[in-house]
Amino acid sequence: MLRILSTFHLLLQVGKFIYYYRQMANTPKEEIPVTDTPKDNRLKLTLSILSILIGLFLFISLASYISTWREDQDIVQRYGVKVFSVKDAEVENLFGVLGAYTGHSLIYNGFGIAAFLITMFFFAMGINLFAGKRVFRLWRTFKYIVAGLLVISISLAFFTQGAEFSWGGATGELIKDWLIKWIGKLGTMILLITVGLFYVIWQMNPSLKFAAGKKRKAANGSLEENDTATAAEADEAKLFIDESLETNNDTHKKGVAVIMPKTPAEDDGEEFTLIDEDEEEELMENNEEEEQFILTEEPEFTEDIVPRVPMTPTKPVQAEDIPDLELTQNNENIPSEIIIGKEEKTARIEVKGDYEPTLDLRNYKYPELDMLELHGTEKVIMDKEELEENKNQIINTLKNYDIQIQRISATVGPTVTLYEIVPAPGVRISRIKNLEDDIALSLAALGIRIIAPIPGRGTIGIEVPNVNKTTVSMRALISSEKFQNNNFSLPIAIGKKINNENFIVDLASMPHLLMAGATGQGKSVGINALLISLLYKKHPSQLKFVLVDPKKVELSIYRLIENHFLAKLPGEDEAIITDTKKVVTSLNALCIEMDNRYDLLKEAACRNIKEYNEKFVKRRLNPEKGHQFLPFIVLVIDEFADLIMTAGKEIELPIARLAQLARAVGIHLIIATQRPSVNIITGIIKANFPARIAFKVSSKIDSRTILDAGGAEQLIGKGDMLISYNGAITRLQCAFVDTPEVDKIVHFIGEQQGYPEPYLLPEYVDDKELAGNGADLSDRDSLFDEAAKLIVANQVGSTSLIQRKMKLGYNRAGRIMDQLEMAGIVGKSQGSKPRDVLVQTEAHLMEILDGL
Ligand SMILES: Nc1ncnc2c1ncn2[C@@H]1O[C@H](COP(=O)(O)OP(=O)(O)OP(=O)(O)O)[C@@H](O)[C@H]1O
Repeated sequence: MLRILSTFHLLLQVGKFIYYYRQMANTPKEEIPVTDTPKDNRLKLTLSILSILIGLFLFISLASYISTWREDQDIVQRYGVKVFSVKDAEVENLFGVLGAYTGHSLIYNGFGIAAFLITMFFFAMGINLFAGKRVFRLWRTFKYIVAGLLVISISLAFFTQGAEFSWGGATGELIKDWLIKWIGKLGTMILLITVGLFYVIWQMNPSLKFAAGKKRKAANGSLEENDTATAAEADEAKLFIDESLETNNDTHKKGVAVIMPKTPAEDDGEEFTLIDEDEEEELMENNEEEEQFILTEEPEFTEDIVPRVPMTPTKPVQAEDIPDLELTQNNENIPSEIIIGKEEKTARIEVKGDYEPTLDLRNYKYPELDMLELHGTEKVIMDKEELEENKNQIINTLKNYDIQIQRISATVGPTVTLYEIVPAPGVRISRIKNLEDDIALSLAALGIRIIAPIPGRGTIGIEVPNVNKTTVSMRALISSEKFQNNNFSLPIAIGKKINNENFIVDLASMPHLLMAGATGQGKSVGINALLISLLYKKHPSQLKFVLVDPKKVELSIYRLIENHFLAKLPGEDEAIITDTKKVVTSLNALCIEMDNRYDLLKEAACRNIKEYNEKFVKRRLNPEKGHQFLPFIVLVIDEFADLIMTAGKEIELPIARLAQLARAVGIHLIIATQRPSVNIITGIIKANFPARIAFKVSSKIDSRTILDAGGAEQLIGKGDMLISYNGAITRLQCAFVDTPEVDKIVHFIGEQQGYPEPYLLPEYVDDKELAGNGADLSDRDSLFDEAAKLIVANQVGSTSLIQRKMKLGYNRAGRIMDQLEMAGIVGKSQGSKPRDVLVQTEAHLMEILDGL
């Protein structure tokens, strides 16, 4: 027993030491004057070396004791502590009497072989001190060592009964004897095996705990590359936080009231109590900000929770007062205070910060990069022989025509190589230009284009197609820095230039795009590339497409996202428009939408959609007055020629109107055609589409029609294109996105929660249809009653109110207003001022309506 007591005394001292060490570490650090710093480091270094030396000493003493115990045990046992002063006490231990005494105390009197665990503690402490940070967790190490000492010593004592050497030490043997006495040999064996199994299970299945820890780390925003959490876990965790923060970020900044009682489920805190003391300690030390996540047992990562913010209680609200938050296209039902938490009747969060349009579909996930594929190698293949051959051909051909050159250089692009030549002084540029066909002949290659001169470079360019062409994958463009980190309103990744630079522009500043190209040259792929770029960057609340597809098959794939990204006419089943008559109606509806948006902008005193939306987001525009967040609208027409042939002016006029005016209100047009002839791309259309793309066309005339320059007839197809933008014509290789990729992306979006229906365009009724219907009360408009209620409720007799609120065209709204006047609900027209409303109450109105 004495043997054991002395060992425990030693352990107690070690425990005490750790306690004081921890106390010291946790006390707030005093500012150390700069001049004192070296002294401080010296102390740490000395202590660390000391600790490691103690560890080494213990290890060697114990190891030595294992082989010398027969000789030394007797001596140490005979003299006890006095062994240090006895003259003829000769021992074999490598560390002499001290080593023998230590080995004997820790192994024989202590824990047997398990005593080696004690050395680990000193090594851990030494390493921590040396590194100046916590490489090992001391408290945890200490706990493991104590547990290990007991379990291992008892087990060894049990399983090595009768051995000469004391494998389990005095402690192991004593406890083993007690156990055998209390629960018998079999019971002891089962107990020890169970403890061993328990340890193995505990070590093998710590995943829950780790996951929680990692989530916390990742969620804290420090998604460093070397973080042990996998990207997926980090994403998941970030999402959790994003979801919880999105409603509260602004609140946080502004210190607005947040009341969040715990739900019963939260009280369980199952997932979140898994963090153990050590992790907590580590988190606290590593990152002060994390305190807000770990100092609480509330579930930090559930969707509803909020980070701790200064709290001021809001006025208590009855459960019935909390309205259901419906998903709607227009944000009119969202008051300036958003109320969340209809299910948990007592819980509510009030957000008085900025309006956030994306909250309509708060769980919407953008498509992932993995949904796109890399088509072949992204590296441009440069064939030196080919380059050399072409260079010599060009020089020789020019020589044949007596044209000398000073210098020639080459830039290898994905599909073509640009040879730039600097002619000798005195050579006329037009001579080279005229030799285009001859050079093409001598190079025996299709698709030679001569740019004489290259604007701004003072050289002449000869583009020669590569023998081995590289496909430009959409994935490469989407993952590029420029695409990911731009602040364009409508970023579109079109393709790569000859110098392999990515061509990524803002559709909003183009502001419309005309595309032409003979069949099979890459137009459909081009349209998909544009649509996919926008889908990768925009939230459904920020963008709507009006898709016109007379061929019926090209854009039908996008019908899956109609409740997310498409707009349609009221009362229509299909959002994608394939019928010419409906195209006319849709274009006119878009014109009405444009006019309505202009009215809104005028009222808000904003010059464009950006300013307007900024104002709306800042809650400076009242939704009660018809204001709403305006998504961008992109009209895509896949085959324009077909429409013009069948509907002519009826199509051309609204298109021209939209092209002229719609830019400021966020409506942009992408129009594609196979036949770029002058009767299709008329002067009026061309004048309003400054940005134009030409894929390979069949004649120079077509090229001129679309680009005002030749060259598109020389292209080589498969996405090789010329874009005329900002006054310059650039040759690009269009990004390639295959149908299965588009399919994957639209499925991914389509499977997510969307709006209840597509975005509704205003109703358009053809004037001709209205012509027969005068302001006759016996033939009232079907929306007459609704309009009357609207006017009476608002007490404003304005046609534009009917237009906006009921999404009607000007003509129809005007006609309803005339009928309201005849019914005595509003007064006479007063020019630009609203009419007087003659009915004050709804009850009065109902009487009038009943009498009609
Ligand atoms: N950017 C590109 N990179 C590589 N190959 C392309 C590219 N664009 C198109 N192609 C190839 O050309 C083929 C035809 O393209 P696409 O279907 O886009 O032509 P199109 O002009 O729309 O034809 P149509 O007018 O008949 O629909 C594609 O199937 C593809 O193999």
